[in-house]
Amino acid sequence: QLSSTFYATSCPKALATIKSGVTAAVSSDPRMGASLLRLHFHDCFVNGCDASVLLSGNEQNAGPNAGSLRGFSVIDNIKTQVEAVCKQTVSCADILAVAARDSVVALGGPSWTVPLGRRDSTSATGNTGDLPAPTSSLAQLQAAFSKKNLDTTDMVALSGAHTIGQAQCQNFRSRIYGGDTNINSAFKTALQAKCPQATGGSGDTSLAPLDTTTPNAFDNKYYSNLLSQKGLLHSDQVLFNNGTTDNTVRNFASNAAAFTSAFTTAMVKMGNISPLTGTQGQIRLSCSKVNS
Ligand code: HEM
Ligand SMILES: [Ca+2]
Ligand SMILES: [Ca+2]
Repeated sequence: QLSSTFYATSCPKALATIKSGVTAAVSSDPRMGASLLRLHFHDCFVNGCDASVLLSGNEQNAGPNAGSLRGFSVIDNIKTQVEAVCKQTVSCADILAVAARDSVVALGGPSWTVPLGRRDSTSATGNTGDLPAPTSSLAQLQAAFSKKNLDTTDMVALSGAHTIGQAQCQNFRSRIYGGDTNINSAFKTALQAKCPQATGGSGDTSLAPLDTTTPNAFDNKYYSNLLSQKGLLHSDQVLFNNGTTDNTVRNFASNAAAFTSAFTTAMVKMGNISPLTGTQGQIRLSCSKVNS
């Protein structure tokens, strides 16, 4: 059972220390806000929110993560600052959950209270196969989230995280070269100019914003883009493709408060996926390695 006041007496400066680290990192690189939010998602979906994703090697080298996750050094630096105010008290899993919230706030999005008290895993044995793929169908997305006890509304709301950040060509190439017909043609042509059809070259890692309208602002434009068939990933556009989630997308596109409410609720649910609590796991001294 997590609690928002978990560090109130043991480390009253924890939250302010994390916030100042995130604010500094995002002001020098706005994309870092997106990268930190994604790290928390990739942590929680693999073995629960236990900071397994922060351990060097292991999960970090697996398919959906390799060459794609960013922000490890930002978390390591924040951990060093938190250790300086409270020795071995605040877990890396909690730092990541709070950093995800502070990232959203730093980019103009909503705030919410983060339940705390997660502990850190002592090994990274998680199955990165639980992470959804950019080629996923709507049914596959629903199944991947349902496996984590997140319903379809949670899934559509959490996908709204793609209102910020970037994706590599290799993750949207098939969508822009014939794979999909539900794509705006001018949008497709513009993407083809930066993402070559041929695989294996340096173009594989060319970046495009997940939200073509406001890539560095946490807002509901992600959903308006879907209404005009400008979702970047196949897995984005399946949320608005004459299916059961169309009405939720329309609602989030037209009603920012509805999106905010659903997103913050779903973030708390995601942050509750199988945490280690009590005497389970450990409080790591350094987020990138287990204690020796
Ligand atoms: C619905 C299923 C999802 C799929 C298939 C998916 C897939 C992806 C892919 C392929 C990328 C680009 C990675 C790259 O090219 O290096 C990406 C980026 C990103 N994802 Fe997702 N994602 C999903 C859900 C989520 C959720 C639930 C969150 C957070 C709550 C999230 C947050 C992000 C962010 C912020 C980025 C940009 C990261 C950056 O710029 O560093 N995604 N996602
Ligand atoms: Ca994990
Ligand atoms: Ca946006």
